[in-house]
Amino acid sequence: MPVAEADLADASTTPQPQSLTRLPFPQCTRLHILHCSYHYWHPKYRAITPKARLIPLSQPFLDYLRADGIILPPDDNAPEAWSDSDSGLYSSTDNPSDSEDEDDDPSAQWREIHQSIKSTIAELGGKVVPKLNWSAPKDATWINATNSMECRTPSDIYLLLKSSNFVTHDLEHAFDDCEDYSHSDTAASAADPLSEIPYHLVLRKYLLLNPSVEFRCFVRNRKLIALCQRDLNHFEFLFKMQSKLRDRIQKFFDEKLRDTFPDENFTFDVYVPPPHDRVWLIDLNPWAIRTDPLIFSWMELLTMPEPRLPAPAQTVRIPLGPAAQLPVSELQAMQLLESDSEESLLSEEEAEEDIFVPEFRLVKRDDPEAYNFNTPQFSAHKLPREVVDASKEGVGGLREFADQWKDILAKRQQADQDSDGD
Ligand SMILES: Nc1ncnc2c1ncn2[C@@H]1O[C@H](COP(=O)(O)OP(=O)(O)OP(=O)(O)O)[C@@H](O)[C@H]1O
Ligand SMILES: [Mg+2]
Repeated sequence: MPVAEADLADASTTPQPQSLTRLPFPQCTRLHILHCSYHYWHPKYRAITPKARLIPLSQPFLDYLRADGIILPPDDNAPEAWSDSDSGLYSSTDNPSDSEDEDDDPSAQWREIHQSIKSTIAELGGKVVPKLNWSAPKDATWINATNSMECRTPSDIYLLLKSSNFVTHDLEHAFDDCEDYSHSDTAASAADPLSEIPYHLVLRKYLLLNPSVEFRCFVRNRKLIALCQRDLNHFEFLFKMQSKLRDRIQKFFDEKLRDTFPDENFTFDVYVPPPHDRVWLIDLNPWAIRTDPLIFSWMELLTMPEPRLPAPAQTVRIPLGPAAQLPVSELQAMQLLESDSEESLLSEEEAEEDIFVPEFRLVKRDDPEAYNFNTPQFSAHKLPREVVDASKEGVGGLREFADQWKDILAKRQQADQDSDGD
């Protein structure tokens, strides 16, 4: 049984790894997934997101994306290299029959979308980065002439989208692992409004992003509990500005996301370019196994302690009545006295919890081994090797592993402390 969200409410009820036989994710529903779809959140957060345009996709266009093989529409700007039919890639004007028949143009059924992609690329300055509702084709950059996601023509975009397994996941498996969905329901649930995914092509204006200042942030019960680099290289300069970055991102979360995003658990990606004062929202991702926890493991994120209350807003108490007439210095003294006496009512532990700071993990020098980075890149299901081995042995193996998990964490913490002391 999944752990109910209420069970994660505070540190005292946070599940302890040693008592678990599976990752204690709260329920994930289709609504949770839809809330992380670009088309859902972008209108809300437009002002804090780099420039992007969304193009609604029709069924014929989706059929084209889903179809095997890659035939590109005739395009005056299509690079010559794509006309090599031996590679299985060719534009319709270069196809073996050399026919200009409309039947050969895959975009005949979606000319409007094709045109709107073309004009949007121009509107965004000639270079864009595409994605579908949830996923960018990061795994398909090898097929693009620039070896990146930068696209200048509609055909660049089609090629990337059709070559990407991540995009296929959006098209075929968007609701996998949702408690309220099963593949066999699809036909029966035609009347269910959630069964129709409003697919969109997202075109973001191409920016030269510095990967060192992209961060993934983890929110549990509307509290920012952890954050880390997205790029897994070591960047020495980040250590000097760690607390500034943490403060900026915490403030961004408190002001822009905490009370406006519909769900309590989610992750978000940000970009904090120099001078590191402004935070940009790049994406929102579900609190689910499909989201890569990067330098964390999901077990850590699901079980680490969290503050008992959302970070309190700074408040100043203004006394009413006779005290309001006191001179400023006396008022300040009174406030100090009040806060002193309040603090003395808290145990040391409680006082510490009140100044909870999210764990901000950066990649240290020589970290790759410590964090098992030899797992494949983009492994959204990355688990520590020990978990995978234990799961092969069934429930018994997992339980045994859970007992060992505490020791592993303790050793890691010790190693961290040792290296901090160097
Ligand atoms: N406007 C842009 N210009 C250039 N590169 C960009 C732009 N926006 C995002 N990127 C790059 O694309 C990467 C992937 O973007 P994004 O996070 O939206 O993809 P995703 O598929 O949701 O990734 P994940 O699976 O990790 O959640 C970002 O980390 C960033 O480096
Ligand atoms: Mg994402």
